[in-house]
Amino acid sequence: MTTASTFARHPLEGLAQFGALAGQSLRVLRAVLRNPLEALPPEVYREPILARRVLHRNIVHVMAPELIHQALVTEGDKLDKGDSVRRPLGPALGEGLLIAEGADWRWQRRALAPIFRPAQVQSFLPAMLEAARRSAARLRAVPPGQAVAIEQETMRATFDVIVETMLSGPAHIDVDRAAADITEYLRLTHWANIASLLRLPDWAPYPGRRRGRRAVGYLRGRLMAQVAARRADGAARGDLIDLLLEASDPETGQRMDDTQITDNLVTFLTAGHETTALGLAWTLDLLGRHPAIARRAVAEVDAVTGGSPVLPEHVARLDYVKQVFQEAMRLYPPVPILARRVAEPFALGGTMLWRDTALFIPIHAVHRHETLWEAPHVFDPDRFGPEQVAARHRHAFMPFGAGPRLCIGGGFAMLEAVAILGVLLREIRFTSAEAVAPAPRVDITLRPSSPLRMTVAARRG
Ligand code: HEM
Repeated sequence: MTTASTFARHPLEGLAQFGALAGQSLRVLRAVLRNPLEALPPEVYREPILARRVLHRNIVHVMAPELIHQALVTEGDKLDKGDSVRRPLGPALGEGLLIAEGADWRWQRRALAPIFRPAQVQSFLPAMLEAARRSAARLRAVPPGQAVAIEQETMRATFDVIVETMLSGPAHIDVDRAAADITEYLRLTHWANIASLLRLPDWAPYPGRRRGRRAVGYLRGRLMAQVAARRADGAARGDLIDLLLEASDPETGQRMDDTQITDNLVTFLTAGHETTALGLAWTLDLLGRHPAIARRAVAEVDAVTGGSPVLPEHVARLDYVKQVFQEAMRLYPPVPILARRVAEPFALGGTMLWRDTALFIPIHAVHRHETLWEAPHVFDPDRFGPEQVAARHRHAFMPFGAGPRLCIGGGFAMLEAVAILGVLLREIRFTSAEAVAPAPRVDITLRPSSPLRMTVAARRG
């Protein structure tokens, strides 16, 4: 692999170059507004690293797994999340785990780790299966022939799971309203991305800024009320709220106030349900389009359960179902682009990354990279057989990120997804109602540009 390009020289070196760069910058801005996936240059699907200058800003895309390792793991402490994460997500997630930096991030991560230990995650499995059964019951109630937007159903199911497991019980949140608000909020983040690319000052107004804040007001308000109620009743339940109430900064001994706790609850609710729901929706759509693979997955569920309902002990044996979900996340990674800012300069693959360079890992491109995958656009769950996985660089497939900021909920998400798929495939037959799969678009997460409509029929009760 060779380096595709190094940074262009200063744009004022020649008028022609300036014009070309201005044209390129405008194209990038328009694409970012329409769909950031379209703003990715085509070279990211075949080159190891790509360095460009857009709007007087150094921008680097890193695709080669060994360079990703160097950037996110070896030199990880020279990067921070920077403006391109804080600006779009800050108004919703405040100073929660996904956004916090440095010592503030470290103690929060340590404090929250216990709830994601394997044994703890395994204890959530019955609640995950129950939520899956409720989802199957809703789908069985759909009149024959009527198509459903499957991503709406998977959003309900995963929201149900996160509320049951992290908040230990109903939070009196109107799920449909919260999900619609989150969708609206994420849609408006394109303007924040532009503000970040243009390096507008924090106070500068831009379209959607106030509407975005309003969109998450309902969810934040409900969660704030939940925290206040828990402080007042004082009874411990061992859930995420308890962990957040008990957490204290080891250096200062300071505890989180209600706003910081709410920041984290919104973080876990949104990061924890939306991503898994989208992964599941794309999986069901792909299965609807690949009947032979769907039959093999259903046959595995039937063989493992022996025809009984899916029980907790069955889930770890659904190997092929797990491979199907992994392959769907390869083609449609729920978090398709990671963003970082270079805080301290370092060299990467022959390219010098100066302070303030915007660094992107386009996971979507890594997962469909010409040099990493054979027939990269083909849906083939056998790629995730044990031997194939062992033969690949671990960052060739990285839906949960890499390095210290690796998704804290990766194990939770995998267990939940396989449990939900196991139940749904056992109980429901899915058929795609659209001849062609809708194109994916990026609103922070990778969503279908139009609903993933499917018809559903009961397989068994
Ligand atoms: C298929 C489902 C999921 C996918 C694809 C996913 C993906 C990711 C990725 C790529 C990151 C790293 C972001 C970065 O480096 O900038 C991340 C971080 C995070 N995820 Fe997930 N995630 C999923 C499910 C979950 C679940 C179930 C939870 C919680 C219950 C969760 C909570 C978080 C949190 C809190 C962070 C920030 C971690 C930190 O910075 O220390 N995610 N996720």
